[in-house]
Amino acid sequence: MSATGGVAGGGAGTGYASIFVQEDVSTAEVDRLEAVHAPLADSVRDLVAATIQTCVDEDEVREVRAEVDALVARLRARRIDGPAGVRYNAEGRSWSWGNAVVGERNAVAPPLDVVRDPDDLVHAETVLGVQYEGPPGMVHGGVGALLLDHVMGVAASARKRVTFTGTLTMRYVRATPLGPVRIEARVDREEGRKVFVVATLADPDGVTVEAHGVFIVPSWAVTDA
Ligand SMILES: CCCCCCCCCC(=O)SCCNC(=O)CCNC(=O)[C@H](O)C(C)(C)COP(=O)(O)OP(=O)(O)OC[C@H]1O[C@@H](n2cnc3c(N)ncnc32)[C@H](O)[C@@H]1OP(=O)(O)O
Repeated sequence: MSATGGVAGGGAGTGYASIFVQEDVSTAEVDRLEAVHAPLADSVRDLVAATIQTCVDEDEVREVRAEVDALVARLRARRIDGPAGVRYNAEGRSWSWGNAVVGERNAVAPPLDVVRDPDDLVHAETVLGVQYEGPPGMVHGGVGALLLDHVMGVAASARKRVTFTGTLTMRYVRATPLGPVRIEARVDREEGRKVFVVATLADPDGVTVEAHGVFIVPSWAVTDA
């Protein structure tokens, strides 16, 4: 989802009305805050991986847990109530710090840096670590779908329109090893409010997942009707 489509909120009954929020804050300030918070998310990512892989003794585990709990309490001393949502400013900068795929403040997100090429191919590269395991040593199928969904959504949301995933189809050609992956997506065709997107997830040896998706411009976001 994007708040960059000139749609300040979903219509009544969409459940999105309070998610797209305009903030009176400069892009420079958003960038500055992001530079402070993103490294924290990086460190928490390391913590997640370390939690999976650690072989320290049990007492050490208990002590570390107490320290982590204390850090959580410090961070919660002042916080927003609920999800981070999608925010945007008057300069057209949007940010979704809690997003599960690209959220700069979300340690669950890899995070993905999604790039739109001049020819409208959208791509992203990342390295999937031990926290994304499904089959032994392999990327969880749902994680692959998660990353594909987002990159396909960006492809569908060209020209700043809002689209939502309608239907996604995945063909898992072969297992994806943990490690570097590349996602590519492009719009195949459009029919009315339906945007058909094709995409791939690949490891360094080639494509591991092929995806087809139907992304819909929701009726409430149609502004030129
Ligand atoms: C730049 C930043 C980009 C960020 C990218 C973010 C990527 C992440 C994307 C997501 O995760 S979005 C979250 C997951 N998706 C949802 O929560 C969507 C939930 N469903 C809805 O909100 C609505 O059902 C939906 C917007 C998909 C459709 O509602 P509408 O009322 O606008 O559709 P309508 O019923 O009028 O149908 C319009 C056309 O779409 C078709 N359609 C509707 N739902 C569909 C569906 N689910 N799958 C395929 N086609 C669908 C429908 O048949 C029809 O086709 P025709 O024009 O040919 O008659």
